[in-house]
Amino acid sequence: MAMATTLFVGGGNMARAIIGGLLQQGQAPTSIVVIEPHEATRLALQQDLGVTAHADSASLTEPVDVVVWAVKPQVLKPVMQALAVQLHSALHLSIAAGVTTAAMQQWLGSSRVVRAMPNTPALIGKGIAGLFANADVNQADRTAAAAVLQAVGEVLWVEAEAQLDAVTALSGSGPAYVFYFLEAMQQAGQQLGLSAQQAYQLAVATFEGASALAARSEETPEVLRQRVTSKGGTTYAATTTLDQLDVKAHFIAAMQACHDRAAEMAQEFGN
Ligand SMILES: NC(=O)C1=CN([C@@H]2O[C@H](COP(=O)(O)OP(=O)(O)OC[C@H]3O[C@@H](n4cnc5c(N)ncnc54)[C@H](O)[C@@H]3O)[C@@H](O)[C@H]2O)C=CC1
Ligand SMILES: O=C(O)[C@@H]1CCC=N1
Repeated sequence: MAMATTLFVGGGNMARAIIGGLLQQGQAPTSIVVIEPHEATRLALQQDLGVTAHADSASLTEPVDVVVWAVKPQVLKPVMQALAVQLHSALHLSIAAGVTTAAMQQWLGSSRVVRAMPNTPALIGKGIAGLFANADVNQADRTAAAAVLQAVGEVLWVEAEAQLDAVTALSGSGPAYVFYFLEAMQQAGQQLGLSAQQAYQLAVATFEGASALAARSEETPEVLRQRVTSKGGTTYAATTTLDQLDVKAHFIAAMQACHDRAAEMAQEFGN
């Protein structure tokens, strides 16, 4: 029997991360094919990862079992429609933000569609992806789709497709919030007399340490925060300032905007 082949349509940042994870898990490079029109990106994938990369689907001769759609949401519709007939018998896994399974099922003329929202820590195997499939998708297809993303981290299934917009607001775009905080902490550290490098080292190690502590602890983040906070002490001075400035409410508003944009993209790119 022929080896199961995974096709990536789009070989950019996210695709490269996932391919790297699959290879590390022992999937053979000969069983991974990429369609990537940008020549330099294509050559880098071939040279660095040893996978086959084509400029377009005309040179695609391999039978494909799973297709990972990793192009920008804006171009997904025409790209899917152009390849729909050729890839009709495959399982489809899309990582495009905001594009619904209903729209993709229509463009592909296939119901075997799983939609996912990964994140960039996938680049180092520490991603987390939300997944959704409607009732048409059988267990074997769900397992196969999840396996692709488990190669680069954790997966979490959601029951309702709209919840993927919340996943986008949390973990999909979430790494950017962490980097934003790191920028702020570094800037503050410098203003308070540290070098940029010292401030950055302290900020990154604090994020790493506090995240690991939260992951291992049975306590809520609120309790963990209280443990750092002595009444009338230094942390208290910081957190009361955060509360006075209503930072939590502003942060929630930012995530709401992210969620709403994800939902809006379904209208923009999904018709
Ligand atoms: N970057 C992120 O944090 C996340 C991105 N996503 C989604 O992943 C998808 C890919 O994002 P990135 O990898 O960041 O983007 P990217 O821009 O790095 O990759 C997209 C690739 O698609 C290629 N492409 C363009 N037209 C094509 C065509 N007709 N056929 C085949 N390939 C084509 C481009 O040359 C490019 O290499 C997007 O839909 C995005 O919404 C999802 C979760 C997180
Ligand atoms: O900003 C975006 O649209 C993509 C989706 C989640 C993270 N990046």
